[in-house]
Amino acid sequence: MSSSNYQFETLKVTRPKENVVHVELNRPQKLNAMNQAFWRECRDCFNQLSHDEDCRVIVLSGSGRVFTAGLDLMDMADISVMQSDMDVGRKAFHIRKSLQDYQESFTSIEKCTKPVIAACHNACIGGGIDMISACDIRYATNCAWFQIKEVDIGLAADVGTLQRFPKIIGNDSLCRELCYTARKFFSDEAKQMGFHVMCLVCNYVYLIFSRVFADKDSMMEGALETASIIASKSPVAVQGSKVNLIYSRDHSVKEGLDYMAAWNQGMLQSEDVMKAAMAGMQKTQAVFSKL
Ligand SMILES: CCC/C=C/C=C/C(=O)SCCNC(=O)CCNC(=O)[C@H](O)C(C)(C)COP(=O)(O)OP(=O)(O)OC[C@H]1O[C@@H](n2cnc3c(N)ncnc32)[C@H](O)[C@@H]1OP(=O)(O)O
Repeated sequence: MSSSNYQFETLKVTRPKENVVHVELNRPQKLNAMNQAFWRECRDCFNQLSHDEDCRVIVLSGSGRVFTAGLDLMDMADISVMQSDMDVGRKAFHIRKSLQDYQESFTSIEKCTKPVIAACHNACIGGGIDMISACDIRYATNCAWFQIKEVDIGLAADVGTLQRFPKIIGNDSLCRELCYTARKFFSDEAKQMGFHVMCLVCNYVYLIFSRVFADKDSMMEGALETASIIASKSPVAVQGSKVNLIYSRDHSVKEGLDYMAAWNQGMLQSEDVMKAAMAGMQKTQAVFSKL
């Protein structure tokens, strides 16, 4: 399947390396704000990628000045429903359905069996945090800042931040502080606060981002390098790891182990196991067939 199958208004899809797909948020003039077309296209794009046998890993970045300014405040379709004189119960059901559709846009990233590497530069605001929380790996530039901004526009974040972000940062107090205050959090906060607190602040950053880079070019290079490494591994093993990591995040250790055993009773029979083991012994690179 070629990238010509991926024609979107708000996303640019390219294939920079073998089995690696680059999805770029592509409304640079509007700082990649998330409009109605974006919510629909994000879901469609990741659903397609999940079934694309020439895609083993995805890099997600933003074009232009920032990663994303979050929800497009000029394109909120539900406002008209909220302001209508429709019965309150009917309005509520309508809004519920629409929220579930918004949620599905980012859940499609989590459901996509291919690992997704988010590469954030400059600003990542509101919906941007919901989005990167659904990704597998997060990289940032050292001038990046992020903001769980929903309380500032009068709502509790409703498309994944409150569910996924706490499990990512594993620091309940910090998570609540960031959600309740909407305070900006900077990758380079350490520099502003003084060298002596560098380790403490860097530790915060590394709770969320596994790598921080000097600038966007080096971050994209790093993200594509990681993507290439992932793409060279057995897709049966990588995608099985993603499915089981997500299952285990949401279940007890016992349930996770049971699921893993049931999963691998099938997957251990894959030809990839023997191919990978032989290549390891012979110090060669295994080549895996499409999945
Ligand atoms: C209900 C569904 C679930 C999702 C919920 C999600 C919620 C959220 O995301 S809450 C957060 C919403 N976002 C914001 O509040 C950020 C608003 N933007 C800004 O504060 C500034 O733009 C920013 C600090 C990011 C950058 O400032 P700067 O001075 O550098 O640029 P601007 O001149 O402000 O912006 C350039 C053009 O982009 C347009 N734009 C920016 N952000 C948005 C946005 N969120 N929605 C729509 N449009 C946005 C801005 O209007 C400028 O356009 P133009 O005037 O045509 O040049």
